[in-house]
Amino acid sequence: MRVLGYMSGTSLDGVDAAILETDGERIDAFGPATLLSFGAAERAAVIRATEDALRWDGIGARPASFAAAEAVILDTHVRAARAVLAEDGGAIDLIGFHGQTVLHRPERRLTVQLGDPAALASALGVPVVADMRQADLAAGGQGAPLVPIYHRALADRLALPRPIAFLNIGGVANLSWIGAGEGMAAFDTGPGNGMIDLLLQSRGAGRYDEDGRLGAAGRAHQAILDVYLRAPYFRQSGPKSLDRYDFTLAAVESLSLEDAAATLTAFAIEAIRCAADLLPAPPGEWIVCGGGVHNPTLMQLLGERVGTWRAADDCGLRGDFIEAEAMAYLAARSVRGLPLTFPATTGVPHPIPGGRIFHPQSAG
Ligand SMILES: Nc1ncnc2c1ncn2[C@@H]1O[C@H](COP(=O)(O)OP(=O)(O)OP(=O)(O)O)[C@@H](O)[C@H]1O
Ligand SMILES: CC(=O)N[C@H]1[C@@H]2OC[C@@H](O2)[C@@H](O)[C@@H]1O[C@H](C)C(=O)O
Repeated sequence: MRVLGYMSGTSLDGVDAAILETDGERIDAFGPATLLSFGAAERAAVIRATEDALRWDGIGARPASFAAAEAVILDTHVRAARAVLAEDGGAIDLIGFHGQTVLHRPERRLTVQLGDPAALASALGVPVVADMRQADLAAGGQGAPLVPIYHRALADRLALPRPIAFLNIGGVANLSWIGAGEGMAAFDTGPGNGMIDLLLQSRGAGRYDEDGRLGAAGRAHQAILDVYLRAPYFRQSGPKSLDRYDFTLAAVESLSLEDAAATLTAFAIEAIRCAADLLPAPPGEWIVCGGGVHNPTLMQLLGERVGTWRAADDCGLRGDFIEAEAMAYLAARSVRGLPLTFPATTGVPHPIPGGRIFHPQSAG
């Protein structure tokens, strides 16, 4: 099957779209991929829905801003599909649609991804698999992370020596540990770039710490790091998952911009170091993907504090599109009734399939 996968992550930067040829088990080929960045008004609508979701917290009527955000998500996903399909002119059989996470409360079996998969299916004339976290949560899993089974397929395709760890540093960072045989472990490690991004945005200093310049110019405050790292989350064994806003900037508010950026950069890495201590065995190598790999200050610290790492792009992968590819892979699994999540990845009692299919409706 030729499947288009989408991810619009917690960084709220836009929509990643990538095509994968797969049967949901093997990866046969990588098709074109593209990032469609949100325009300012689009981004504002999605941010508004995210802020409203935090206040709403799943209690009472859905905030009115969700509808506007869903319209933006539909429009940007349709445009991203057209852009990616124009690259090689090929058709697609299926779409894997994640939607925009605005709230994640696994302890209450609640996760909210905005989007209108039925409208997307009709707009593109292709069946869409969506709601990939719901069955897992309903069965008592964390509903995240979903990508580990795709990371395993990548490790198989590249014949990477086991155990190996895939580390995605997005707004939130998550890792998949792939052992020999069926062995897997996976969980969210802590904040990735999300808090650094929020710091800069809250101080009118841009959207993110470009090339890690502010983080490199500042000094990490150990006492503040200790406070952040005291949260029980970092010692709990997985499976476990986070909401992007589970940690706040309050502790770094009195610091200079540089010192705050350095402290939050160190926080992301120390959280990964805690995660490494929870793994069944040390991975031979860390394969790193997600936007954090473009931050040299963060990556230098990863090498110093955690271990040898390699950018996914240096292994022949597309580090910025692995999550979108994963959604394509999971959609293919979903239509075949194969499990998406596992006891070792989300804590679900047994491997379970997931996702809901939406077929295109003809207009009129
Ligand atoms: N050149 C760069 N310098 C520093 N940071 C960068 C650079 N390029 C990207 N980033 C970081 O990567 C982030 C985007 O990462 P990514 O697209 O992986 O996140 P996401 O997919 O939205 O998040 P999640 O995986 O949590 O859903 C940016 O917000 C920024 O913090
Ligand atoms: C609830 C939610 O959207 N979580 C995201 C987020 O972004 C990174 C990390 O936290 C991960 O757990 C997850 O995304 C990826 C795609 C996943 O489920 O594997």
